[in-house]
Amino acid sequence: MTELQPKISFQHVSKKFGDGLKSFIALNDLSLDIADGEIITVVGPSGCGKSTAMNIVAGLIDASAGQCRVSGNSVKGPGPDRGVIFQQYALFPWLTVLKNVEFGLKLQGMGREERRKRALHYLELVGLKEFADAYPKTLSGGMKQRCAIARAYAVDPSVLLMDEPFGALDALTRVKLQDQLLETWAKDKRTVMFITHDVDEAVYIAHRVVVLAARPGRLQEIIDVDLPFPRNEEIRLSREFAAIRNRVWRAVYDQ
Ligand SMILES: Nc1ncnc2c1ncn2[C@@H]1O[C@H](COP(=O)(O)OP(=O)(O)OP(=O)(O)O)[C@@H](O)[C@H]1O
Repeated sequence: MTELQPKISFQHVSKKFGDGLKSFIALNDLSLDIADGEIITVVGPSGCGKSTAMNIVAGLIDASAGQCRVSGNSVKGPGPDRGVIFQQYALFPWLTVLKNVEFGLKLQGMGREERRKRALHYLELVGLKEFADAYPKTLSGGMKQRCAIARAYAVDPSVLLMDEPFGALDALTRVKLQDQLLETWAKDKRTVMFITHDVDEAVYIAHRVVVLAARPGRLQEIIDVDLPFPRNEEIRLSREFAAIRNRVWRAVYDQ
């Protein structure tokens, strides 16, 4: 039987910052395969290399050793196949919501009409169509993050890399955006790598939770989230959910 090619593959990936006595191993020998269409959440104590691992997939930094592949190709730098969403919304304050979403499409050379249509489609998807002409400073934190998500979706990446995207938001907005992410995923089945400090969030949205350990950053455990999709409040409050959450909690905090 032929094995399916993973969408994202870390093969013995290490990252060292600095040289000599001042060098620091942020990530040590990480091997991990993420399947096409899989949602992986990454948790672990501060400094365990979560962002480092994601930045390597994003092509924002190079691995010091080992290899990271996306769709079978060795990562050489950023590319439109990978959409990155950070905790800080990183919107251009001088552009309207619509123009922010259109920005990446313009870079790709897409014509005016088409990019407007596409941007409006994704703004509708995240419930921001009515705010197309608003400027970021007039939006709430949740709305800004929805705009950043629409902007990432609009360029149609096959991989979404999300680094604590909902970390700065209140609990209710957070839960709503988790549901929205899952609703969108149900339609397009993109591969998602999602970093969070929130164990409930990690379990709720994931197929598997990857737990990293610190000093040096390394793989601690991978926990399957054997809960059905679509996920909902009933699942969130279930005994099965609590059992998985407790397992993840222990893997993170018993290190
Ligand atoms: N550019 C850099 N130069 C030197 N050290 C770095 C650099 N980037 C990250 N590090 C160090 O590497 C380690 C891993 O950092 P990383 O940001 O990946 O951790 P993290 O798990 O995402 O942490 P947090 O949960 O606090 O965001 C940390 O100790 C950090 O200080």
